[in-house]
Amino acid sequence: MAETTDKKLSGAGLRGQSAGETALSTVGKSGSGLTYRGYDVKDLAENASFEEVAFLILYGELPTQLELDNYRAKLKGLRGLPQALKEVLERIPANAHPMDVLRTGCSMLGNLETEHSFADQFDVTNRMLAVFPSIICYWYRFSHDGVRIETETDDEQIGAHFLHLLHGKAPSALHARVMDVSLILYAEHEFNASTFTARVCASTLSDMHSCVTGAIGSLRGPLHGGANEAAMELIQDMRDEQHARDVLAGMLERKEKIMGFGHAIYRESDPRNAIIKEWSEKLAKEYGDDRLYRVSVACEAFMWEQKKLFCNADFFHASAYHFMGIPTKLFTPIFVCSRVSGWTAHVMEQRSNNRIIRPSADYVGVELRSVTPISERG
Ligand SMILES: CC(=O)SCCNC(=O)CCNC(=O)[C@H](O)C(C)(C)COP(=O)(O)OP(=O)(O)OC[C@H]1O[C@@H](n2cnc3c(N)ncnc32)[C@H](O)[C@@H]1OP(=O)(O)O
Ligand SMILES: O=C([O-])CC(=O)C(=O)O
Repeated sequence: MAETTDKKLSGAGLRGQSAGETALSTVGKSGSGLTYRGYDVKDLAENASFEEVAFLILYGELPTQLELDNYRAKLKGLRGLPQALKEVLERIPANAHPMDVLRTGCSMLGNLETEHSFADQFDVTNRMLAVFPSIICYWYRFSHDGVRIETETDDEQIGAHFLHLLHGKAPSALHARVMDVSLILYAEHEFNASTFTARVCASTLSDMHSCVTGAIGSLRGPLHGGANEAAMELIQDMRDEQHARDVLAGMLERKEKIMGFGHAIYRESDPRNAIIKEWSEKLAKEYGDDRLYRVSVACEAFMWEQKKLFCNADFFHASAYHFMGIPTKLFTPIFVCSRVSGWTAHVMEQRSNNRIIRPSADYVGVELRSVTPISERG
């Protein structure tokens, strides 16, 4: 079980300090590990689908079969893109980063389908959950292949729907399942940087699209969600296990950060890693070339041996996504398609018991002084 230790607390990065309460998840808590509303993430990844998990996170309990059927039908009906949003997406160049596309897409949606009142919060949330795969794939396929795709598919599940839009055909059962598990693993993670961004924004009583747009910006960085793409860039040229060790040794020697390793809360392991690693191994077998899986395993062993650093949720996602034919730059946007469930639930939780988030700072600048007339400066 992944647990925290008594890490030295310091003000930097607010590490180790509680910044509020949540009933949504526990992260690295002794005896419970990673749970969403009390359910172990492993249990959910084995026995539930992403739509059930999103429902759980947003509404508090796992759905009954009828509730799940209705929820899936509702989400399916919300996949279409407004014409004005399509036009905006068509103007974004192919060399844009898809996270920037998603940030713009979310913001534009907020102009077209504004959350006028908090009474609309579930509606705007479900719309975002349903439409984010459409936004990213519409832009990707238009800018890269010159085609205007139909974003409404018959797929029951968001993960399969994403792959369908991306590849123009329904995915295999294995790929659909891995996407589903991946979305479950990424759905919620307490007060991580992007969620905290969303909550800070929510605490000013801002609208849901602003909260989520800000969160997308925070997730984009390589120290957070962007690490899955950075991990892919790291492993893609590793020829074999020995080469992987040599590359990492050089990076450690140069004191470079190895993306996909380490965590702000977990100390010994990230419970999501073992799950996605197992799926990556299955995908490698099906793919027929397991080099990326093997070098990833070698990286994991080497980093633990050298630095006691472990793979976080992002590392084996890199090879898993690659084996499913997903372009590297779409890795972090998939994280968004999942984490939007957690972000919006946190916004709702913040709103339900709000006080504006406004910490203090320790001033380290110059002492009080008076303005010198401009003619006397220099
Ligand atoms: C889904 C997610 O967002 S998971 C996180 C994804 N991000 C990454 O994979 C980026 C790489 N990892 C990191 O940069 C860090 O581990 C973070 C940002 C995740 C956590 O940062 P922190 O809480 O500051 O890390 P922590 O306090 O455990 O660091 C301890 C030491 O290990 C080093 N360290 C931590 N992670 C790494 C790493 N991946 N590569 C090299 N060194 C590392 C730190 O530099 C630090 O060294 P120092 O004491 O000499 O300064
Ligand atoms: O909790 C964190 O700091 C980062 C993380 O793993 C996540 O957001 O999934």
